[in-house]
Amino acid sequence: MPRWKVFLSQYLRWSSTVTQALALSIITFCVIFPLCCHRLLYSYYFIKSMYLDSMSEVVLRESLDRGQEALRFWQSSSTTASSRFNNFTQHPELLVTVVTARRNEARDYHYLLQVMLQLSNIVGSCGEQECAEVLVCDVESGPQENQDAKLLESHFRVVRRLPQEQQSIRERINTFEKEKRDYVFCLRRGWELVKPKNMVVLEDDALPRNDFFIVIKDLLSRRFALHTLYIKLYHPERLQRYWNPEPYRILEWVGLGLVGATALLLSFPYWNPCSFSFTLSATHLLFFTLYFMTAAELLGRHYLLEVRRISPQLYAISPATECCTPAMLFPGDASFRVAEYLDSSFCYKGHAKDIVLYQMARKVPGQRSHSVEPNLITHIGAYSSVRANPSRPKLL
Ligand SMILES: CC(=O)N[C@H]1[C@@H](OP(=O)(O)OP(=O)(O)OC[C@H]2O[C@@H](n3ccc(=O)[nH]c3=O)[C@H](O)[C@@H]2O)O[C@H](CO)[C@H](O)[C@@H]1O
Repeated sequence: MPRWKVFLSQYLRWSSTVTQALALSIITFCVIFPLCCHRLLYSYYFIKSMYLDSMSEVVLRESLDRGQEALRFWQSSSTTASSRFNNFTQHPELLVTVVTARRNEARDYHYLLQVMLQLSNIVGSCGEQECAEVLVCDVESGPQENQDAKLLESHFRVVRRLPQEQQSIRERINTFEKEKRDYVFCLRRGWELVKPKNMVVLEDDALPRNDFFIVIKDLLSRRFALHTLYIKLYHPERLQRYWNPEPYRILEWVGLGLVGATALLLSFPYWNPCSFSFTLSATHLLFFTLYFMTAAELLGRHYLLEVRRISPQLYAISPATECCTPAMLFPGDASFRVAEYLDSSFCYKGHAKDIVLYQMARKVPGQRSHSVEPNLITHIGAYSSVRANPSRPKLL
């Protein structure tokens, strides 16, 4: 065959493949995905201007209803019915310490009562024995009482600082240092009270999911937990994207693309829809790898992570991410050591306890820190108790 014919036929074949790849990409990413994903909060296709306000209002209303329901429950439940949480055993397998402060702006939402109601509902999910002992650590005292913690006193063990101690802290330090000191106080009190084999510390706006204890039990049975300073049980959904600077996520992303592309090409080695002729080749593998990677990112990694909820064994462990400490698991005596480390640092705006903890775990030799995905709690605290809040907080 003359050379120009060979060139032309190759060019036509190549250009038709390019055109088809382009058509497939346009149909997927410009037609199908926008239609299917425009209401998904953590997708790139989410139309903020249309849905964010109404969705935020719905979530606030639901939280308010749950808070009122929890208030009614704790007000009406008899003391004896739930006093089982008051009798502590020494050296329990797990102690859950809930750190709580007064929340003036979100008073009606009763975050703490919501969290304690959920904990009391799921603490029996481990079989014959209860999954954990539960302790409330109220960091307020004196005239400015935390009414929700007061209401729980007859149901749970509640620990507090001495009023004079609280007053002197409030006068001398910034909010973030106070928040850290309160956390250290709660870590230490929990440890001193029962010397638990493992400890979970929840902030009072961290609502555990139904499989919370089952997954924690599974995590603690894995070898890595023995050498871990802390395991983060929550990371904000908006920061779960692949396009965030976490090296392991890039690996996961490329891996997902490669697996998707290989599976597709192996399933249809001579796939021929619409005169599309695919043979297993490096170009096709590359194209479909990028195609699946783009699809995963645009859809939202958060939604892919949700599939892992099928079984506790499928929850992924990765190196700890920086932000936030609403739910932390401290295996063994790590809670005691973390209290020591935190105590030796100073917090301020932009350098709160979560950042300190993250940096600390990287500096101390032999200490590792991990995150579990997907999240084991829902963060219900739309109003912060340490930062300024807008009048109606938004989901994003
Ligand atoms: C979801 C999320 O991103 N939460 C993080 C964000 O909290 P937020 O800004 O959401 O603050 P928040 O109101 O959830 O308070 C965090 C915790 O501190 C407690 N508290 C508050 C005031 C006080 O004087 N003493 C005290 O102990 C409070 O009870 C709660 O357990 O930033 C904090 C650091 O600043 C932590 O990293 C939180 O994990």
